[in-house]
Amino acid sequence: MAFATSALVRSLSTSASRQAAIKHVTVIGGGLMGTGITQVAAQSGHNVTMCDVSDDIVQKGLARIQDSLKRVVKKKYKDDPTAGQKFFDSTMENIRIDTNVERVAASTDLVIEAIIENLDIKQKLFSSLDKVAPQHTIFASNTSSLPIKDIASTCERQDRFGGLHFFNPVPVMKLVEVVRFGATSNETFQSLTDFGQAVGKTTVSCKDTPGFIVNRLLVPYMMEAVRMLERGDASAKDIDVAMKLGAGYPMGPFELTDYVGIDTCKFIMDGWHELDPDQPLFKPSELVNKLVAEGKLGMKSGEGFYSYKK
Ligand SMILES: CCCCCCC[C@H](O)CC(=O)SCCNC(=O)CCNC(=O)[C@H](O)C(C)(C)COP(=O)([O-])OP(=O)([O-])OC[C@H]1O[C@@H](n2cnc3c(N)ncnc32)[C@H](O)[C@@H]1OP(=O)([O-])[O-]
Ligand SMILES: NC(=O)c1ccc[n+]([C@@H]2O[C@H](COP(=O)([O-])OP(=O)(O)OC[C@H]3O[C@@H](n4cnc5c(N)ncnc54)[C@H](O)[C@@H]3O)[C@@H](O)[C@H]2O)c1
Repeated sequence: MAFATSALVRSLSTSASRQAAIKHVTVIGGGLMGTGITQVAAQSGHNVTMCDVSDDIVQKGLARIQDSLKRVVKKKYKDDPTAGQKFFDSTMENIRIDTNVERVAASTDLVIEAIIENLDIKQKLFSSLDKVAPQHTIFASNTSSLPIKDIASTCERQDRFGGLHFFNPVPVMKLVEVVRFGATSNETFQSLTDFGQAVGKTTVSCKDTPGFIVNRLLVPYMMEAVRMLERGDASAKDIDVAMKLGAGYPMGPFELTDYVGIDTCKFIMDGWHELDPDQPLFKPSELVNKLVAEGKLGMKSGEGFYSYKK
């Protein structure tokens, strides 16, 4: 019994020391996902700096976080507004915004990248950060579909690189997929798992395979819905109603594609089509390409499969 206890104490203390090691988090990308990741990291007591390419974008991202936090406070502290205000203020105090990624990354413990779903841009970003970030700093990508191994390929710190795949909306969705590839060390994998749990999520782990777990199953379903619409078998609205009432989904596939961003969906499909050109499931969709070309990206642009203009 004594041995087991000491082993348990040792593992808990190791996990605690790993968590203590992640005090400052750099989130790169102040969009749909970067803002949500920044919020949940700050809510759980981490110091977070959210970076993007322009001050206007990070300011807008901060405003989105404040709006989201207000929803959390309204729900969680409805009976204690004073505690709610304290929670709001302490979370916001944990957040900084910046546009100089290299400067921020020079003194951070964990970088979480949530920028555009483009392999070349992600590789270039990590390659530049690899030169300035401290030796102990862990790199993670929130990519939906790109191989972590490929994203990490421009970095020396292959052992300190993994995937942390959050789900949209991050403050609400309870899952994080922790992804390792061949070079990811056990220490890094455990630190990413501990971090995912420290920000209040349930973690699952999987190999570095296309779409990890959820998207490997979700992308084919959502693309089949697009094909069904393109064939004229049913309307977008009826397909959404059918999947909500018939399969119990909280959103139908077109509501979800608008919520996720039709551009992100296109980037995912284009990437998988390139990897496996003969797979009919990943054949580019003319309808998706048309909507993106017209700037109809879903909720984030005010119009996608549905219109969100007030
Ligand atoms: C083709 C390729 C496609 C693949 C794409 C892959 C993308 C990616 O890699 C994977 C994913 O993320 S896949 C996507 C995975 N995600 C999904 O599948 C999502 C599926 N959808 C859902 O789970 C629900 O529709 C929602 C939770 C989005 C909204 O819930 P609802 O009941 O319909 O409406 P509600 O009343 O608005 O919200 C209810 C409560 O939630 C709270 N809250 C909400 N938003 C919040 C925020 N931003 N902040 C804070 N809190 C927020 C709020 O407290 C609210 O209570 P309140 O009293 O009203 O304040
Ligand atoms: N949207 C979703 O539901 C969802 C869910 C899970 C994971 N993801 C993944 O998260 C990532 C971001 O997706 P999103 O939906 O937040 O996209 P988004 O378009 O909302 O935000 C992307 C942000 O990245 C910024 N950016 C682009 N290049 C940059 C660079 N070089 N340096 C700094 N910032 C840069 C853009 O200005 C933009 O603000 C993608 O890899 C996506 O696959 C998306």
